[in-house]
Amino acid sequence: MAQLNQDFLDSIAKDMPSHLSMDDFIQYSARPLRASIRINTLKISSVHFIELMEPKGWKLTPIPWCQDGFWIDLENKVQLGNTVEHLQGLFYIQEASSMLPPTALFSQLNEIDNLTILDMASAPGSKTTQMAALMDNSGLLIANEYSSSRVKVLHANIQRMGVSNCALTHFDARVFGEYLFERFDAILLDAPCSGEGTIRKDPSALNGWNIDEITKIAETQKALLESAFLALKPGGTLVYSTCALSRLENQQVCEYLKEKYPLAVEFESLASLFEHADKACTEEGFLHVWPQIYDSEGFFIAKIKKTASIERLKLEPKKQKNFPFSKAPHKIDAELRHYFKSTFDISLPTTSLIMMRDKEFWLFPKQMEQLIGLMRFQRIGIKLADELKHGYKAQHQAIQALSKQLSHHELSQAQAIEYLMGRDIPLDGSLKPQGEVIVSIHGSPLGLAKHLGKRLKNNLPRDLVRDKIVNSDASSS
Ligand SMILES: C[S@@+](CC[C@H](N)C(=O)[O-])C[C@H]1O[C@@H](n2cnc3c(N)ncnc32)[C@H](O)[C@@H]1O
Repeated sequence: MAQLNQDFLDSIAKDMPSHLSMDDFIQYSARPLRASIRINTLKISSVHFIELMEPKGWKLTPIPWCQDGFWIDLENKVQLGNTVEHLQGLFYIQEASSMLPPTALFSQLNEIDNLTILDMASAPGSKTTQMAALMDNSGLLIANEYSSSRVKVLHANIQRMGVSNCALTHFDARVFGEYLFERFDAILLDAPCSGEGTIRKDPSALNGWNIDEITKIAETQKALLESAFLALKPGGTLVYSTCALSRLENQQVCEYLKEKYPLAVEFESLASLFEHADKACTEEGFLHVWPQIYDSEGFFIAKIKKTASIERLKLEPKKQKNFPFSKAPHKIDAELRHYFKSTFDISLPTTSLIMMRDKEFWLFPKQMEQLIGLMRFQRIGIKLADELKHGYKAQHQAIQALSKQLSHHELSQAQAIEYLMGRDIPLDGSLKPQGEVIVSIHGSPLGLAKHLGKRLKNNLPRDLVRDKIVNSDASSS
């Protein structure tokens, strides 16, 4: 058993509620975590996924606080991240307690269709993609990440999971309160933290733990929480979460906000978020999940309501000019809709905007219109197509996000593996060439191919080609 940092243990002993024991904490911290996944309902229902995977030896046990979250036991050690189903975005490997913050944020959000939501610290995107699924790709979800390398991973995950209602930004999230004052219906701040709760996954997480470092992190968390609160509309909901365990990074950060805005901050109790939530509930109504309570990672979740508008101290920054996109003219808009319908049986949503930049066409969430010029966006919505000399060429990500119907070229597991490895797929006999087609497995799209009669020519983007893919069928690996 890895030796836990003694300074950490001394400090945490002061914060642990009296009904929990340090011995249990130490014992659970040494146990490996139970593996868990979240099924991506943007691509498949949980019922259908379970029907597909249980015969392959995947044993799925529901996680009580997330409708589509499951602990998973495999009959043999398939590497989940390298399965076809993972690569096609049917599920996300996500620790069970990390599913709590979006559940808390969405628990009382009504009419989610037109919401504008901010995920302030979002890479690698487990909660962003969970929220996009809860929104069913409607409304607008702004996903911000400060670290450049992590923005790339975030983007890859958003694309893999078929998210189309998202715009990415790359800022220190302290700017949101100033740039987008009182603009959001709901905000998640899954804050950068000491990671004390992740010790079961990474025993080295606490090697460098010291109280000065934690105090510094807490100062950043306060600034980020205040920025989130400023960016929230009156009546809006904010969830603050960390995978840290100390009061310093959790309760005290929330108390700071309440002391600063006593007339506008209300803590909402999470005691009845799910059955037995009360076991982790603090007197303020926060969930302080110690690893031994639900046999999970440690987590902290606070739900905060903004009950009144607050004074804006900094003026709105000057509007930025030179936004490189413009609305596609009516004729092009109609042509693109016709192209997607007639070639792929995809109806482009009428609630989204078709935008153009040079010879590229993009689909933006409608709510973006209000935010253009207010800040810089890295990437908005999904790229639909490029213009060709005669017609259009659809993009892989558009197919991934928009294709719902089942009449694709359904591949076998072996063919899907070949496709994801960038290879062409031979076809039996000589069929009539059909041109651009969607290939799928389990009725959900994998990507585009060109049907040449004798083979399917692989059109998977090069950066998505993988050299290692495993068969999810436990009995045949
Ligand atoms: C706990 S992680 C987020 C995990 C993510 N929400 C998820 O569920 O996949 C915190 C993230 O905050 C980012 N971060 C650190 N400082 C930040 C800042 N000042 N503004 C915005 N993001 C920041 C880190 O790079 C890290 O990706």
